Amino acid sequence: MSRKVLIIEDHPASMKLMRELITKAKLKPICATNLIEAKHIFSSSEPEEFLCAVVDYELPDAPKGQAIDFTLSSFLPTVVVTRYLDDERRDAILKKEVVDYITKENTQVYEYLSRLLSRLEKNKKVGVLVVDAIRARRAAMVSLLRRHNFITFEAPDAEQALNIMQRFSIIKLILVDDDGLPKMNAIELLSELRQNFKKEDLAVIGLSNSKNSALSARYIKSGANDYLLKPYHHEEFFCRIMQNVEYMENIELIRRAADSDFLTGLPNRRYFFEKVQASQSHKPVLQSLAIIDVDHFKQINDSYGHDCGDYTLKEIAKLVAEHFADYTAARFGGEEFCVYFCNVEAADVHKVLEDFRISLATQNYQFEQHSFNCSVSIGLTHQTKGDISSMIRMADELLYKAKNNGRNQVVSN
Ligand SMILES: Nc1nc2c(ncn2[C@@H]2O[C@H](COP(=O)(O)OP(=O)(O)OP(=O)(O)O)[C@@H](O)[C@H]2O)c(=O)[nH]1
Repeated sequence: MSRKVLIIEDHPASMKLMRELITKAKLKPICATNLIEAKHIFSSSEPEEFLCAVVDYELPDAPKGQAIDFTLSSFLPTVVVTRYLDDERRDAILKKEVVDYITKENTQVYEYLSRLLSRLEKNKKVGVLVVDAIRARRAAMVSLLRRHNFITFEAPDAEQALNIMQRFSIIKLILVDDDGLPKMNAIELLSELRQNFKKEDLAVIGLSNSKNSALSARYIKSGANDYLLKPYHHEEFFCRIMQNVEYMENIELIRRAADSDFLTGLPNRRYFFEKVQASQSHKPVLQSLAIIDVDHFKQINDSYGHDCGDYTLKEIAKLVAEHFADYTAARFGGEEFCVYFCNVEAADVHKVLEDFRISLATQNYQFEQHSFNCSVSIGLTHQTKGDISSMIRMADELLYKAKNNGRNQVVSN
């Protein structure tokens, strides 16, 4: 079920724009044109259904931001929309614990709102660790982070920070203030962290005093992703955080695209080689490798069309992902898949492959008006010392035998 966003806005054009934007973000807009209506809607709903509220600062029955007080007191993360903004209003808004504000200036600003809403949903899965010797400073940062739905962790020193990092893989961002850190300073902490976490997997933002500008450069040279000068304005705080978290997410997207097969979404050959070589570096005692090839696949293409061939490959890929979730499996290209088993007894490998072969052969495939069956042949090799290329060569020879023996079978050495 999609999460709801409560919009309180009396201006029809702005309401229409926000409603469209929220729907596009796969969230459900719940609209009220004044505070009384909003209170009525909220009292007859389950509060946890709402992701947040987007509230106009100035409403007919709430001219001075009273609707914001209502949504905040209802524990709804609140984004404020305002027609104009002078310093006084900006301060008034930011004094309240709102997520952010946007001004109704242009459509770009609404795009920012869209980005913000999707972040609020995604942030619930992002852990942020605040490392600062002073409890009050930690609390101030944690409070800001929680407004944006981040999962927060705190450490008063580097030692505890490293300890927390070992236990919680959900942490993707660290904010570290060097000022007063006992024993190990922030630069030393950074160099420890970078031994285990790359910049693309863990962003570190160093906080420094504007009087100590050299520290900012030292942070970056020592492996920090960014720095923030104190005293920071909380808008800048959020912009930096958003930018760094989005940077890591984009890298992750690129990585995933580079590692996976476009048609089926399974890992690709390149990723397979990388994974197997990493496993082999631990000198496994037992290794098995299977090449799986669809039988008479050309006939499926020729009889029912290329789209049907693609559909069949995707269905087979689903079975591959399901049956070999505990091993390293990939689409090698065309109608060929490959699975590597590390330290698995030969009899167990055989059983897993036979189960897969049988379940694939007994499944009925339906595409448009066509209904058909298909099968696979499998070449399986067990080796103690073989490198990946020699294992593939051997599995290929065994696959050839399986094809010649009549297909729909596993042949191993
Ligand atoms: N639809 C579709 N077809 C593909 C794709 N990749 C390769 N093919 C087709 O897969 C077919 C493979 O045919 P062959 O190598 O002759 O093998 P086969 O028909 O499966 O026969 P055997 O392996 O001997 O059982 C070719 O027709 C390729 O065009 C793909 O991504 N999508």
